[in-house]
Amino acid sequence: MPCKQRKIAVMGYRSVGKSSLSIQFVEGQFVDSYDPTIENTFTKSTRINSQEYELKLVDTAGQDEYSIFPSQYSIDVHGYVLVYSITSTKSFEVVKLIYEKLLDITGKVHVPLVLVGNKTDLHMERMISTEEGKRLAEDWKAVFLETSAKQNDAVSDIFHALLNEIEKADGNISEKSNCTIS
Ligand SMILES: Nc1nc2c(ncn2[C@@H]2O[C@H](COP(=O)(O)OP(=O)(O)OP(=O)(O)O)[C@@H](O)[C@H]2O)c(=O)[nH]1
Repeated sequence: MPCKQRKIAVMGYRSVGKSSLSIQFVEGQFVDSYDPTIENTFTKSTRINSQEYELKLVDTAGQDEYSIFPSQYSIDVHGYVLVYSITSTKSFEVVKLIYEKLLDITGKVHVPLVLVGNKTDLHMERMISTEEGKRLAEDWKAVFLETSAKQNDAVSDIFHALLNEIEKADGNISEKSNCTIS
């Protein structure tokens, strides 16, 4: 099967771990220092079942409640990773606003996306429960995952689940099929 090229944007409030998740997935390492991103693009090949993908990951600058959704992320992006930190109520509020702006700008009612609650290793500082995250994702009919970029927990699942959502949106997988993620 020919390789499919897919572009994914990773979005969320500042410092939630967008770069850390991208770097962990692409390079398999965690960097503890904090360096705010303007924009970074990573490329990674990955295979799901027998399909080869070339992923272009766009690690975007942190958004806040006042940000205007950057219009360049509304075109030729196949799917979105919307990230909040489980330690930050603010980041959970901001992710909801980003979602609304995303639907607004794309004019779609459903876009392939994965909602990610990152930093699960900081359980003592948890502000957003797993239930709250799950409920929000259900409202959006999106996939929900909690991750730790630091401990490399469920990081690759994000991108594999999103590729699956993109296939579904393209009509290549029926809603009920249980596509195994490897
Ligand atoms: N404990 C813990 N710290 C994390 C995790 N992910 C990221 N961090 C830390 O959180 C800080 C911000 O991480 P970044 O990956 O730069 O966050 P970002 O969302 O890309 O930030 P902006 O570029 O400002 O939007 C850094 O100090 C990271 O080391 C995680 O899973 N656990």
